[in-house]
Amino acid sequence: MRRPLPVVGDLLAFQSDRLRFVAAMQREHGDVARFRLGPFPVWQLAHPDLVRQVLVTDAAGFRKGMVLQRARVVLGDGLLTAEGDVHRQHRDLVQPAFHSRRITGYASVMTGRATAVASSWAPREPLDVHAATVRMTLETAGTTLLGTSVDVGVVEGALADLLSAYKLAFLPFSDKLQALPVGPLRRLQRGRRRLHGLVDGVVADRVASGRDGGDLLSALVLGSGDGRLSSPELRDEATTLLLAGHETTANTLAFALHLLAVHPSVQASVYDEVSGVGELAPSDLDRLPLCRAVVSETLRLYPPSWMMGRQALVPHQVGEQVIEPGDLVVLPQWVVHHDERWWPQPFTFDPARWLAGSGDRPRWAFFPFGAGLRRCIGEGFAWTEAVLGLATILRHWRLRPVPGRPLRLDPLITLRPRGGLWLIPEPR
Ligand code: HEM
Repeated sequence: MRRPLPVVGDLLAFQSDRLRFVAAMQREHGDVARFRLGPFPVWQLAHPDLVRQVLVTDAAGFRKGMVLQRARVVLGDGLLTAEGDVHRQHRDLVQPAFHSRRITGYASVMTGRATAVASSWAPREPLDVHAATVRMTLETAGTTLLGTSVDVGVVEGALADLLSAYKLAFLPFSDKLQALPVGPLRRLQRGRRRLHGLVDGVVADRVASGRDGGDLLSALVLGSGDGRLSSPELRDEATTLLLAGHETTANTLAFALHLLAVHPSVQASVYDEVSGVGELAPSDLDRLPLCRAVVSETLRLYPPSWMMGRQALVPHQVGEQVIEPGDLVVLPQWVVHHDERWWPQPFTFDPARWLAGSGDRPRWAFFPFGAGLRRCIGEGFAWTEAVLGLATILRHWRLRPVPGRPLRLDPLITLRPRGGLWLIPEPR
C-alpha cells in the first residue's frame, strides 16, 4: 500500500500526469489500488468484473464522484449530476427524446452540419479539426436538443472556464472554495453565468411560446401532468444536454480523423466503404461496418470519458478489501481499454478487431458510455453522429498529419486534444 504525503496525498503526482498515474497504479498495485487525493481515500478498480460490480450490481450503494458532485454548481439537478428519485424521474422524462425514431429524425441535421463544416475547409491548409468538430457537434446539439442555433463562442468560452476549475475538485474544502472570487474559481462563476444566461433565454422563450419544435426541449416543456419540470429544472436539463451532448462526440470524431490520418491505408479502405453508399441516412449505419469499427477502436484507444468516479454510500467488499462509506472509487477506462489481457497489442490502432466479433472478451472490458442505470442516455445519438460525421468528412477530404504537430492529450473531465488537433485536408 502507498504512503501518501500529508494533506495533499498523491494529488501532485496525479495532477502532473493523470494518464501515466492511473496506468502506473495498476502496473504497480494491480486491479485494486489505493491512493489518496487531497483528503479523500481513493480506490482504483481496473478490472471488468469490478466495473460491473460498481456500475451495475452494487450501483445503489454509490453516488457520483467528486468531480460531478462539484459540477452541480453549473449543472444543478440535470441528468448527469442528479441522484436518486430526482434522477429516475428526469431520466423517464428525457428518455423518449432519445428513442431511435427521434434520432433518425435528427440525422439529417447531423449530416447537414458535417457537410457545412467540411465545406468550409481550405485545401492543403493546416486545420484544427478539433475546433471544427466541436463547432459541428455544438450546432447539431443546439438544433436537435434546444431547437435553436446556439452561440458557439459563448458555450465554448463557458466550457473552457468550467474545465479550468477541474483541478480544484479534490482540494480539501473544495465545496466551500467554490464561492471564492479568485483565479479559476472566478472563471467558474463567469462560465456558469454565461451558460445560464444563454440557456435561460432559450427556456423562457419556449415556455412563453409553447411552440413544439420537435426538439428535446419542446418535449420537456410540453410534458404533461406531475412530470412537468419547473423553469430551473428545465435550465439544468438543457445545460447538461448541451455540454454532455457535444464535446465527447467532437473529441471522438477528431481522434478518429487523427488515427485515419496516421494510418492512410485504413483511411483508403474507409473511403472505399463510404463512397459505395449513396445519400447518407441513419439506415446506412449497418452498411458502414468499417466506419463503425473505426469509431469503436477510437473510443477504446482515446475514451472521451477516460475515468469515471463514484463515492461509496455503504461498505463494499472488494476481494480482501473493504471500501468504507465516503471513500472515492475510480474506474479508469484509460487503463481497462489498454489492458493486454483483453486487448492484444493494446496501443495498436486495429479496427479489424471489431469486425471479427468480440471473441471471449469480458463484457465490461469496454465501457466508453458507462454502464447500468447511469449509462449514457445519448449513446445512440453519439453513434449516429460520429459514424455519419466521419463518413461525410471522408467523402470530401483525404486527411494527413501536419509534420511537427503530434497529438497531445489533455485528460480533464473528458479526454481531449491539448492545443487543438491539426491535420491537412486534401480534396478528393
Ligand atoms: C462519444 C460520445 C459520448 C461519450 C463517450 C459519453 C460518455 C458518457 C458516460 C461515460 C456517461 C456516464 C457517466 C457516469 O455514469 O458517471 C454518460 C452519461 C450521460 N451522457 Fe454521455 N457520452 C457521449 C455522448 C453523449 C451525447 C451525444 C449526449 C446527449 C445528447 C450525452 C448525454 C449524457 C447524459 C445526459 C448522461 C447522464 C445520464 C444519466 O445519468 O442518466 N452523452 N455519457
